[in-house]
Amino acid sequence: MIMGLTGGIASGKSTVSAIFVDKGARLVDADVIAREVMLPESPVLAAAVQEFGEEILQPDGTLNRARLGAIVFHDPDARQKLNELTHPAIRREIKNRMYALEQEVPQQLVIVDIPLLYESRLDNLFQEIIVVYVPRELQLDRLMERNTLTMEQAEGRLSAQMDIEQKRSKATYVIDNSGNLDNTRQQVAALWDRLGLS
Ligand SMILES: CC(C)(COP(=O)(O)OP(=O)(O)OC[C@H]1O[C@@H](n2cnc3c(N)ncnc32)[C@H](O)[C@@H]1O)[C@@H](O)C(=O)NCCC(=O)NCCS
Ligand SMILES: Nc1ncnc2c1ncn2[C@@H]1O[C@H](COP(=O)(O)OP(=O)(O)OP(=O)(O)O)[C@@H](O)[C@H]1O
Repeated sequence: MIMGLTGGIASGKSTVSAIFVDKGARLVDADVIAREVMLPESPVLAAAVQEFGEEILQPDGTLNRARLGAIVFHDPDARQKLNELTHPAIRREIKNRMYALEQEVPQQLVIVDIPLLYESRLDNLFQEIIVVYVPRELQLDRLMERNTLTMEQAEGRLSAQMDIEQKRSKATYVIDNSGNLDNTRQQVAALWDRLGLS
């Protein structure tokens, strides 16, 4: 069984994915894959340097994520360019890993955590999609705190994504992560039971 999992930036996707993994699910994490396709020596990083310049590299040749983030989260054209360079490789790797995991243990749940699942039109890969939801104000608060961003920087990142209310309305299942972690764990446990996984 494969399920897509998404939400807004800092809505709690990694937190909820980790709870699923604790319960015995397998995980494919698009953010991890996105980092792997931009490792030194990768063709994707070389193409990004050609587009955005050497300034996006650290002295040791690894990607300066803060520098590239500062460029693309403020400039929709730059972001689109980065998406064009990175997304085909990310998409390919997501599909490879999720189908490989499904074959390994067919009865085990595979959670595929993709922040831009709807924006990149990957929803058609999944029959069922979980959206991790928090109201926009809480999303901004948690993002500012986790990444030490100003309100303006945090809003810039939110505006790079589909509104979280719209994602919620498209979901098969919603996990509301606006309460404490225990409350979120209970919702995951209830969904686990509902899916007949206990
Ligand atoms: C711009 C980069 C270097 C910033 O790195 P940074 O370490 O600051 O953030 P990180 O990668 O941990 O992403 C944090 C969150 O930002 C959001 N985000 C990332 N990239 C994008 C994007 N292109 N558009 C909208 N939101 C994005 C996602 O919600 C993600 O979970 C990095 O996010 C990146 O390479 N993005 C392009 C690849 C991509 O689209 N990744 C998103 C998941 S597939
Ligand atoms: N129920 C909760 N109560 C309080 N804080 C929480 C809760 N869930 C998550 N957080 C905190 O909110 C922040 C965002 O959570 P998390 O990193 O899981 O979100 P994410 O959706 O995976 O983020 P991203 O889109 O950047 O990958 C983190 O600092 C996390 O510790």
